[in-house]
Amino acid sequence: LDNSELVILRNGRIATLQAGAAGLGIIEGGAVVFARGRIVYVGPERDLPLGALVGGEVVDLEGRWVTPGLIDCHTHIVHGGNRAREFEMRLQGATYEEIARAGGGIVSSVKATNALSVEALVQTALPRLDTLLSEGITTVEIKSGYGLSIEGELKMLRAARALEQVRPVRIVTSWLAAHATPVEYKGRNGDYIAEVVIPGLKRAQAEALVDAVDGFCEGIAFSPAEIAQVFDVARELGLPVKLHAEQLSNLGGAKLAASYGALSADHLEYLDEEGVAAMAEAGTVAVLLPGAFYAIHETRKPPVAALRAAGVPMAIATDCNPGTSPLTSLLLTMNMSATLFGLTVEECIAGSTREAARALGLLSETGTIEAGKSADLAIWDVESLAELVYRFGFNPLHSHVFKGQRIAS
Ligand SMILES: O=C(O)CC[C@@H]1NC(=O)NC1=O
Ligand SMILES: [Fe+3]
Repeated sequence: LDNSELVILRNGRIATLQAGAAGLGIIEGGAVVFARGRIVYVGPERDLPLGALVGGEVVDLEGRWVTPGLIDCHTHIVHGGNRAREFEMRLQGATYEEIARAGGGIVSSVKATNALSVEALVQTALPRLDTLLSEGITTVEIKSGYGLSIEGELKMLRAARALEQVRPVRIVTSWLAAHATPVEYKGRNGDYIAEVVIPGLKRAQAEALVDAVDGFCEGIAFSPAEIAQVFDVARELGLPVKLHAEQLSNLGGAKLAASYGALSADHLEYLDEEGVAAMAEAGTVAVLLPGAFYAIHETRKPPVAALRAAGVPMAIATDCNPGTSPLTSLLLTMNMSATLFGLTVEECIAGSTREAARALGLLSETGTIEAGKSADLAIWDVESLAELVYRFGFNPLHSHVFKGQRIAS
């Protein structure tokens, strides 16, 4: 390593989010040193052998706060069209389920998505991705789920992979063909799973398009038994799983996910004690999605106190999708997680960094500020980190770093 490759960020207040450290693992008067995209040192500046770093580029943070780069671990940002019309229907009293059963909902986004090419899907996703990245996000998970055919689902994941080539971001993809049953398979979930979901997943794996397998376990979507068929194949392929579970009812989806050692179970408004215990036992992360809770006028809140007491890791995410959460701000998601779900400031910050990395199986790579990990950092113009959660509709990002690449705001 040549010193000229070193970047030394000094005079900062570093929230390392290191597991095991008290609170946010804060280092006052701290420094972060990185080279070739990897963190080589984080700690008190006074412990830095500055003499040994001569030749490196020194950057004075002027006392600013530094967190790990933010992570949005649950999005559907690749999709065509929008569902503003359904938004108006919900304002007039229609429920999400009524709209779905009447042929709207996910199925209506399918038509708009399948009408677009990979390149058009990339172009329509970019404004949403750029808005997320403007808040210091360095990793985004993107699901399929609006193609509902083998080619349509593969096309969505190709678009997701293409986004990583045109922006400074790590993209993780999830196969969500088990999101809804397309009209041509109405009433034939089993056939859809056998003829589209599973063969498509094998194609996605063969083309290195998929990192994890997801599903929508709900009365208007797929039963635990149907999800299990998909998860069995994910296990054969060596792919981790995650699940939209207990969003509108309790089918035992979280318990099923935990039985497969799922990375995460997401939504969880209707999660019960049995599901909490199963997740705690399996180490499955609870991903809380306040945007969907808010947008569909849900009233039942996820059992945060029970999750906290059981030691279930909690992440938060935008769930950015055209139907239930057209939300493109992880900072607003933090505020909603605190105000609507009762998370603490520390839980909101951990939930959009360390725990979000855990929900993606990426904790060895990012999500905390530690030597050896990717140099993914967010630098903030705030007096205290509580301001990241307290404000809403305000973005105090000063600049951020992705794999050692420094990006001005
Ligand atoms: O309505 C949509 O377009 C997706 C909704 C989204 N998907 C899911 O499984 N739950 C949700 O809230
Ligand atoms: Fe979702």
